[in-house]
Amino acid sequence: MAELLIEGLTKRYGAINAVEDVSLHVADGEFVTLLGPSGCGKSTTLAAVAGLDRADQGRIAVGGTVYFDAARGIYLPPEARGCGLVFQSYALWPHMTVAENVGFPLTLRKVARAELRRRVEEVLALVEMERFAARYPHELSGGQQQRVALARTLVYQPAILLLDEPLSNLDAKLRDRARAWLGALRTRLKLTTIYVTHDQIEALSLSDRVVVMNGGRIAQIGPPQEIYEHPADPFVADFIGTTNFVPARLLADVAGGGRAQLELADGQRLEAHSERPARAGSRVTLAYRPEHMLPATAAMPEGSVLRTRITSRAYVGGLWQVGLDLAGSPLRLEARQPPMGDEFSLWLPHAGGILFPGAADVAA
Ligand SMILES: Nc1ncnc2c1ncn2[C@@H]1O[C@H](COP(=O)(O)OP(=O)(O)OP(=O)(O)O)[C@@H](O)[C@H]1O
Repeated sequence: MAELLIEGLTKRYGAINAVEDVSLHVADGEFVTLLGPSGCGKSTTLAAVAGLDRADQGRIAVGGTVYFDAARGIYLPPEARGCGLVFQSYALWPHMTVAENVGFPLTLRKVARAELRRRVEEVLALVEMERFAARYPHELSGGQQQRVALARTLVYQPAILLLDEPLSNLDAKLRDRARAWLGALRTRLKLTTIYVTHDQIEALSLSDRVVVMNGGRIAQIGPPQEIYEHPADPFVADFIGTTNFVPARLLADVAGGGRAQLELADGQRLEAHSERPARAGSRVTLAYRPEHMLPATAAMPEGSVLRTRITSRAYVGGLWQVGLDLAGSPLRLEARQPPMGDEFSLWLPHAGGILFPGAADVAA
């Protein structure tokens, strides 16, 4: 069992709270991604687990072994933790073949030659690189080098796998392929994994659960679909996927789980589902995904029809990306047909919007 427990992890650099009271339980065999904008504390959290950096407060344990406990003064050095670390730079030895690179951690651990050869072959087969065993790193593509780096980590059977933006050095096409390959490998490996990225497609497609971080804290933890469909706050809604925000005012009290009656800045009215109770007169922010916003036609199901002004239109291959102004808020939607004229009649489903209390502090 290699479950990972992080409790109350805090790391400060002078006045900066790089990580602030982060608690996370990763189950044995679970693949969890830390996702968030640059500087939100992802790498600092990972470094604290690997032992590359000593946190100020908190506790970290893997499979019952305490790696770090600030209160009890416990701090295991990285080599005693046995974490498998892979970074974005593969750092393969240029003068060693693929097989020698992969076998190197076992040489350091004084594993007997026959056993070493067997394990190198096994792990190269796992990452589908057995045909390249005799090649040197400069004879491989970036994606292949990253597979070798992963094999070099897997060969010593780490208790947990820590991957810090492993695909970010690859170009877009290669990255797509590497992501699919990594997805297939993770289902075979079933190794407890923490994956750090700021690429939301990687996070959503690879993970059992996603941890969204903001300013050193955890903003939300959940399975990919939950994070996308039920973001906890405007920050998560804005960071994951594309979200259109519209400020509004409540016209009447609404109970949790009820239908809210709302008014926009220009006096237009609409309805939306509200998870939480809210009072008449309070300010709220509505969040809509582009897939929930459609041109209004006579046959639309339950929803609100609103007047908007077209501000831009661009053909993006198969679709038109349309910029709209709704009561002073910029919106973006995708349409199959190019919209005509200056006005656009927009349909917003009652159940499609997410209602957050207060005014959202998100960039337009
Ligand atoms: N050695 C250091 N000295 C001072 N500040 C640091 C140090 N390492 C990290 N920080 C700061 O701590 C915060 C968190 O950094 P961290 O590297 O964990 O972010 P990140 O989410 O991994 O970012 P990125 O996606 O850019 O790698 C940032 O504000 C960063 O500037």
